[in-house]
Amino acid sequence: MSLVAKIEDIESEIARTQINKQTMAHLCSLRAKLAKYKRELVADPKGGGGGPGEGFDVRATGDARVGFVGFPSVGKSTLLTSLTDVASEAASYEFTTLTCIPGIKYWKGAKIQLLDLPGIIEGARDGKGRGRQVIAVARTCSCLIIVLDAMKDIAQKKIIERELEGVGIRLNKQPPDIRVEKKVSGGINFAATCKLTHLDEDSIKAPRPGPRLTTHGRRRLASPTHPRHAILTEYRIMSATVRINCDATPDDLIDAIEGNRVYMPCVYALNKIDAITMEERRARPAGRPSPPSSPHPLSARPLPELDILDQIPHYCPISSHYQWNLDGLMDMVFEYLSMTRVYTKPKGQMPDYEAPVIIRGSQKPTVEVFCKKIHRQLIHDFKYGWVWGSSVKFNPQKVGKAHLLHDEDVLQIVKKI
Ligand SMILES: Nc1nc2c(ncn2[C@@H]2O[C@H](COP(=O)(O)OP(=O)(O)OP(=O)(O)O)[C@@H](O)[C@H]2O)c(=O)[nH]1
Ligand SMILES: [K+]
Ligand SMILES: [Mg+2]
Repeated sequence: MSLVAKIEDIESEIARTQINKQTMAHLCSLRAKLAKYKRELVADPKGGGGGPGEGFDVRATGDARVGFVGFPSVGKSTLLTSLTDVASEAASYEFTTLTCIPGIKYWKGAKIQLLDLPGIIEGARDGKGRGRQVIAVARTCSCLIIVLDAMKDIAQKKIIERELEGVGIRLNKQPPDIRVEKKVSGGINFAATCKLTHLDEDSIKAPRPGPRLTTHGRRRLASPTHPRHAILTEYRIMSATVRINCDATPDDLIDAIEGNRVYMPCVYALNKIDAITMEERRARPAGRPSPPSSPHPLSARPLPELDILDQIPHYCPISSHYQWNLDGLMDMVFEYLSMTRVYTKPKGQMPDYEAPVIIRGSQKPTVEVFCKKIHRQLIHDFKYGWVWGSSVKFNPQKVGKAHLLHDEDVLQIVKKI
């Protein structure tokens, strides 16, 4: 049986199985199996897993890397051409773009690498189209723009998300606060610091059949109400310290065990918004069935289920063709990238406002992090710093290496002599 078939089998079994206390452990073990098969599928060298491959090994430059992912002909290449001075071929037929096309966008002092990619379709992760290569590049990005066609069914969003999820990409999600430390012996030492509503202990580790003997002196079999199915058992983890510090789902625990997940922010660019006019929005009677999707991109048709578009979180309506709201899109990407810009000020000179040092991460960076970003030696030479900006009460204020910097602070480093 092929991996794809096995995955389909398990997926359909999960879909068939009712969720209740009795089936929870079994469902968890199915989920763990599913994750293992998916990992094997991605790693399969015959499928072209591994590296990105020819035409896709674009060198990363700049402060952040943003990839365009979406169905064919949603307007990814038009978007790249509109945002940068790179002309990426756009046409009305599908799979116009066949490789990874990089462009550079300077935004609010940051140098952002934008990557136009071929369209992906359902089954991309199993090697359909150039899906594997696209996904391999997507994994290397700091943020994704999922481009959606406003004229098409919103189901496209779910399909793209499933393809990315299936290869361990987690969108707009924080890594679950779970620690799994494997050990050679000692059994499972499990503790949760908060109430778990999606997992119970039996779903995490199968109860030990134990060396308990029946009255006849024979070893008792594992009780049928406690099948030896649980996530850790499925991974053959017999000894480990497991600490769960969040209300984790079975998939969160599996993610923590698999450990190769990438967590990245994602903006949904709802493109071709020009093709929907306000008149049509108003004219469309409620509950009217969706018209078939338009074959011609510039022809205006009412959008199926337009009302749900406003409910999509993280979305940004644009027209890459007419360059509508592209600034709004870049602002959103910039915000999602969580960048802190620090302007450096050499002694006796004006700060360099043209080229801030960019530090990425949702936590505010310390002066120490800043120093390490500049040069390995700098932190050893560091005496103190002067800071101007919102992170200090007085301008300037003398700070130590533990001081937390804010976006757009000015920093002058004073070195030991
Ligand atoms: N109405 C409208 N049409 C657009 C817009 N952006 C792109 N198009 C059209 O949509 C078609 C596909 O655009 P592309 O930029 O080639 O789309 P793509 O996503 O790069 O397509 P592939 O590379 O094939 O995956 C072209 O005919 C574009 O002119 C837009 O904002 N509005
Ligand atoms: K196209
Ligand atoms: Mg294209």
